[in-house]
Amino acid sequence: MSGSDDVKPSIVVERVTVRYGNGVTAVNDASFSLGAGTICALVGINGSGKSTLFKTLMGFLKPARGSVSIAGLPVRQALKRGLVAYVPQAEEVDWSFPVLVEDVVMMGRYGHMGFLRIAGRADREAVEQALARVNMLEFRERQIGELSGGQRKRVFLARALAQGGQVILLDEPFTGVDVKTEDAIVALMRELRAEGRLMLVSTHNLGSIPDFCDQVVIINKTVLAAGPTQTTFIHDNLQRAFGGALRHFRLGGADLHEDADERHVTVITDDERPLVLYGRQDSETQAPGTTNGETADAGKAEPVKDAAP
Ligand SMILES: Nc1ncnc2c1ncn2[C@@H]1O[C@H](COP(=O)(O)OP(=O)(O)OP(=O)(O)O)[C@@H](O)[C@H]1O
Repeated sequence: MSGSDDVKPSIVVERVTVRYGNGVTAVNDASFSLGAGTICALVGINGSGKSTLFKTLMGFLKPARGSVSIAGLPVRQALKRGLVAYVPQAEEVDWSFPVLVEDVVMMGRYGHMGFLRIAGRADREAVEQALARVNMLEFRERQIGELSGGQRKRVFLARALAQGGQVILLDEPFTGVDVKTEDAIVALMRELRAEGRLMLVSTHNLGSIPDFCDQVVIINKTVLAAGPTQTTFIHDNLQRAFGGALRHFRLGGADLHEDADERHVTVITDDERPLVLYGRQDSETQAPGTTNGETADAGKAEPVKDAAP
């Protein structure tokens, strides 16, 4: 599909500091590394530097210090080879711009075309396959601005697929999409992981992370914790990252049970989708989604309503 089939995707961020022109240091001394066949969540409060990190990985911003390499290459070379694909936040796109769905997806092929950007058969086939894969083929001749939020996300995912990106950066892919579309996006991401691709996903939907991410990077200007979800996406790290911004409450005893049941429920949320931890006594410091060896389906957990913070 692309000239990148021989490439082993990876991201290595080493002691990276990024500053804006106004002097704001948005990312300071950040380090983490990710390998092939990975879905990694990038988690942090508003303003913690997630988008800045993405912009750095996309070569829009240059680190003041430190280094970034993608598939073993400097960012610029990785971009030139079309190895990095980006699925933007909805706010970053001008939806009034008159462009057809298939033209947006074709943009993913530009790196494969010559100077005059004339699409060949392989490009048209790649666009068709990508649209089919996200179930948007029937919308190919619609204006992008006429689509729903979830459909727009799928079109940008199709653009990343048509490009053949081995490292895919997704900025808030679940914002403004319904649960069915979220499930479809997650299913596609799992397929891409099985193909060996590497995805870095910025998300505020804490509840769905244990369900589909195998790695987590938690940031607040710098990397507070990075590693496998089981050992990194834990209560103490989240508390450090979110502090007062995190709504955190625990129900147990008479609030939850009419008998002497010792079990309790802890809910941690910074957004519309809470993370629900089930535990006994002080056991919720273990990895979310697991309790006494059982797996709790945190991603599908119902929000606990009317709970006092
Ligand atoms: N263009 C810019 N010029 C100057 N400062 C900026 C610029 N963009 C972001 N910042 C600052 O850099 C810091 C990190 O912002 P960034 O957008 O990376 O956060 P984020 O984690 O993506 O936030 P959110 O969850 O709200 O999307 C913030 O303090 C922000 O105010």
